[in-house]
Amino acid sequence: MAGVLLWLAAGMMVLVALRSLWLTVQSVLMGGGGRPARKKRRFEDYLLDDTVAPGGAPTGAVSASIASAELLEQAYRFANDGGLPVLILYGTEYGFSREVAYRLAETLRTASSGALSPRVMNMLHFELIQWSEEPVVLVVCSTTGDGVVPSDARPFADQLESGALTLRPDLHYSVLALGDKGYPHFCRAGKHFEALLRERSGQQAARLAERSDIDQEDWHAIEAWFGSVQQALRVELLHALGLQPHRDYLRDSIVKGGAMIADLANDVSRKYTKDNPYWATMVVKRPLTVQVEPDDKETVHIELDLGDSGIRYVPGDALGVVPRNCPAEVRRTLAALHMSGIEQAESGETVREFLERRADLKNLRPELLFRVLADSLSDVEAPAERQRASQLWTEAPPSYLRERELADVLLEFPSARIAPHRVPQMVRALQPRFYSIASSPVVHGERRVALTVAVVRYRTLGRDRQGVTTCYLADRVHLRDTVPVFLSRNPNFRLPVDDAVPIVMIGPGTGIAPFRAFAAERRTARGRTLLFFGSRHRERDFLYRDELEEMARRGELELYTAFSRDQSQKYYVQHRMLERAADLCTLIDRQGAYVYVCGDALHMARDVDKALRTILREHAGLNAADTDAYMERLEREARYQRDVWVE
Ligand SMILES: Cc1cc2nc3c(=O)[nH]c(=O)nc-3n(C[C@H](O)[C@H](O)[C@H](O)COP(=O)(O)O)c2cc1C
Repeated sequence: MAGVLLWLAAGMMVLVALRSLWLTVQSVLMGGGGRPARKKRRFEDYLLDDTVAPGGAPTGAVSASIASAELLEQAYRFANDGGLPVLILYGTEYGFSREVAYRLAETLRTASSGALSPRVMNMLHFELIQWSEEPVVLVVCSTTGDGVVPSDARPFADQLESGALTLRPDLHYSVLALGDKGYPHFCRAGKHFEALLRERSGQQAARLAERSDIDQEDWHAIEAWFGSVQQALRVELLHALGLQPHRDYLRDSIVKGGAMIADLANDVSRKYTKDNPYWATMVVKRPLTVQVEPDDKETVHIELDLGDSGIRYVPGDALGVVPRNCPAEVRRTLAALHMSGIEQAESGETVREFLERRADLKNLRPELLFRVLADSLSDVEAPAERQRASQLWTEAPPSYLRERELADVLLEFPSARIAPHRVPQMVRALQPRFYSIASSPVVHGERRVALTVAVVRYRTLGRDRQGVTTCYLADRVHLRDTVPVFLSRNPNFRLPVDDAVPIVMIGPGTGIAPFRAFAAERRTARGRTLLFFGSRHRERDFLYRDELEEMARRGELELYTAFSRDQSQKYYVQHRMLERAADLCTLIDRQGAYVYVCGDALHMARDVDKALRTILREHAGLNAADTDAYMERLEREARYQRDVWVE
């Protein structure tokens, strides 16, 4: 008890210092996203898990595990009897938020010497929560799609938005928003949840620590937020909530989840994750484009055999591919590090293994990279290099890092001798890449999965560069080789159940991928199926031209194309849509058509959105405000669905 009190007192002092750093948090409210159907509960998500490696990063074993009675037992042990309950709610699309939530729980549990009882839960199961029993809620939530909450988090957001949930009036909360600055709506879901928690709790509610918006997997910033939460909790614990023993009602609810074991054991698609991928065999690889000029697009069609994995997908889902770095680039990096590769990195693997599998060699961490470099340079032997590293540490121009990979930076500091265990500190973690699935299990076979891959090649600083995953798939994986993959469900992107409902698909470039699958499934649909496709040149990069034209000839598809560079004036899909404005308006406004957009988020999706609004204004006689409300309603009714990404 004395230890706990000492810990509380120390925390109070730090909080005073921390408070002065708090900034005013802007409340950002999101527009409504599509409302997916409720997903089936997964047993693994009931686990208050304790499979986090002590003191280290979570192992990822949870998602990989099939639920068992043994794991269920472990779950109950996770919470400490009598500790102050802390509910860590995560909202995830690809699993990172869950990883962070587990690490947070572990940090709070070990650091609080039993005074806190952290429990981790997927937002999907929010109905199990008795809000009056939860004084502290920590939300860890990523943003997905074009700035929307993850699909599992949608039902919880719906309840909060509608005001149907009443939180404790004295709720203590904080939000960690995970995202990526490359997207236009950075961390929008986390911001939204923070605004909702504030609105739905009472006057006495308090934010424990300022929300932190995380750019990619920046563990440095994540752990700084953990620290702030930890410090704040100590004081709040003492003042607001006391140390009375709390009964953990959640354990009782979770015991009832035991019935789900059999259910989950059958859901093998969930068994494969980025940490435990399935090795699918490449069975088809063929070009979809012809390169006439050097900057012409290069796109390949790939088919993978899912073998006996049991993975079952539906059109609209995506496939995660876990890439490997290019061996030549790994060799170049090792040479620049003056290492052979057999040295031990911090992560318990050799430096070569780390560089091949886990390092994003293009995505450096400036805040640590230049610090490591400065520490590895002597003031006496290399004063100029050391000074330059220190200077970049304080202020690295964004263009400096955009143009350089790790080896390029290292080569500018030839005198640096970096300790092997510090290599992982310089780069961000290599992430899987997600590809919309371009096949239909019904038409192309349920073990086959097709991808449409735009191969990325470019030049910076006089060197040819390669996109990590696209060149891995296009150049280094050959027929009959295996590729590590996992399924990423996308319930926000689904065909209407009733095939009499017309659909309008807008998918230029590789945005065509899910629509190849949709069109295949709709061959015999009763409703109209329209596809707007665009690319630069009809003769060079009209993806899947033969099969699309054939479907159009057979009357299975209405195909509208726009080739931007085949004439002097730029001409895109949105122009083609405006030409068919009256028809599109009738389809959407009178016949209940579903509209789908897939592809580039920054330009295309924005311009298509504008075109849709113009069409509705001009042909349905709506004013600007009515048009906004109309579009929001379309989204809410899942009649306007987008699967977009930043290229
Ligand atoms: C398809 C896709 C769309 C995304 N959209 C956004 C976005 O709109 N805003 C944002 O800040 N981050 C966006 N991200 C980045 C994710 O939020 C980020 O990678 C996060 O760490 C993922 O966490 P999770 O694995 O828990 O879902 C997107 C990522 C993907 C793959």
